[in-house]
Amino acid sequence: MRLLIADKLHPRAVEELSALPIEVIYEPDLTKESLEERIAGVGVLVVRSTPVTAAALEKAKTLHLIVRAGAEYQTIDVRAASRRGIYVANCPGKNAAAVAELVMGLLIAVDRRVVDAVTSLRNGQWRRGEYSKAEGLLGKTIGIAGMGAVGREVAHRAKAFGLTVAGFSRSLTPMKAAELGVVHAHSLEDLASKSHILTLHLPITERTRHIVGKRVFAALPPRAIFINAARADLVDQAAMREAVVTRGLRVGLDVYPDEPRDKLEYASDLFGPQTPGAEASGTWSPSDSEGFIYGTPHIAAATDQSQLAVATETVRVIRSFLLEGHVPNVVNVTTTSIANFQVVIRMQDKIGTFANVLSVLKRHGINVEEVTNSVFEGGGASCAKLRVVSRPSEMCLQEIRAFDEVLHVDVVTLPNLA
Ligand SMILES: NC(=O)C1=CN([C@@H]2O[C@H](COP(=O)(O)OP(=O)(O)OC[C@H]3O[C@@H](n4cnc5c(N)ncnc54)[C@H](O)[C@@H]3O)[C@@H](O)[C@H]2O)C=CC1
Ligand SMILES: O=C(O)C(=O)COP(=O)(O)O
Repeated sequence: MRLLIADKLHPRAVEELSALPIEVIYEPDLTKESLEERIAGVGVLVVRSTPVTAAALEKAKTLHLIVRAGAEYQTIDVRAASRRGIYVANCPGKNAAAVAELVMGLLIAVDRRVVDAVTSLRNGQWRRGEYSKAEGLLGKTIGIAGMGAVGREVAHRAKAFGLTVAGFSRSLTPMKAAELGVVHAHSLEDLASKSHILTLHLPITERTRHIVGKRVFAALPPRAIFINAARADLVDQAAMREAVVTRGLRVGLDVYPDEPRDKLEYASDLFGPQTPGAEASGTWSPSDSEGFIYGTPHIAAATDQSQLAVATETVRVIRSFLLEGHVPNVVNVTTTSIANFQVVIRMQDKIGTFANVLSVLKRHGINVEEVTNSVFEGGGASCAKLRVVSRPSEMCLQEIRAFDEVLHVDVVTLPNLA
């Protein structure tokens, strides 16, 4: 089987994967388009940001597994993969600490205008008076939208800074919030109204796209700090820029709607003055009463520690798939079975017995949802458990029992767990 790594992966993981019984091809510079050309004949695919499209999956006749070496998997057409029976897995939480570290870095950088202070020193200036004007963080409230892996790491660090933490998340109940030691918010606007700092750690979904707009920015106090190291499309970009001008919003970003891929240039007016008509010169820096935007080029997850943690998890997923037939962190296998009954069949472990049983079930219109089969020591007998939607009739069971190799047949009703 062939394993294609279509993005940069920590060298230690590439080495460990090469020790597995699989041919490893490392092509870190593949793009959406070139992946389509290289995917034929591949059994396992590892990607980070390289998109995996339905068109590529059309050509992936031998593909069994896609591993996204990162937190989420929006860059993969999971539906198309599911239609072809291809497993998709990710590496949840493994880069959370790195993202939280950058969030804290952006927070302090914004509050103290660190970037402008350094730029000013680089220009040979000593503007101690100007850069002494900062608000400070102690005792303020940070609102965390999305209390998943990253949100919790941010909460942990924010508490060490003497901040009060408020949280809004899909499954965050008041009781859960109390357990985590955070103030519960029932909506994003409620969160903003409770916070001096708002940081986003939500995934991008149909429900979260542009979830942060005018109303959320209006609910924040003037001169609030807003951090987005999650996804740009969570935010109405025009509303954010307007809040910078009208409410003195101070912003720290790691993600952008138009992130360049395969290019080293990024021409953007985001980081200059936001006031319409203001002159953007190379020496412009925001005053202590003005809103502004700082940014990093999507590097939140990119520490060596985090890349190693993600790569190690990637190896674990692939090793488990190859050696145990089990896919950890799989995201596209149904967890709720529609099966209501289990047919338990003990039989002699002989060629064709199982096929005979299945042909009887087929004749009686019984769809098998799941199958497990255990072979007993010595290899003489096996026990198959077939999960089915409808109860097989007595006649169907009698036909199965009639095979000489079938030792015993039973039907049990599955517990209703709902
Ligand atoms: N800048 C970067 O390099 C990185 C960015 N990210 C981004 O950060 C996001 C968060 O990452 P993790 O914490 O690892 O993900 P996660 O899945 O652990 O946490 C996401 C949280 O958002 C909540 N949520 C989902 N939909 C919601 C909705 N409609 N309303 C309210 N809450 C909702 C979930 O319940 C969960 O608690 C990722 O989806 C990814 O987009 C993650 C890693 C690196
Ligand atoms: O894990 C994520 O979701 C990220 O945004 C990090 O992306 P990367 O693995 O650095 O291309």
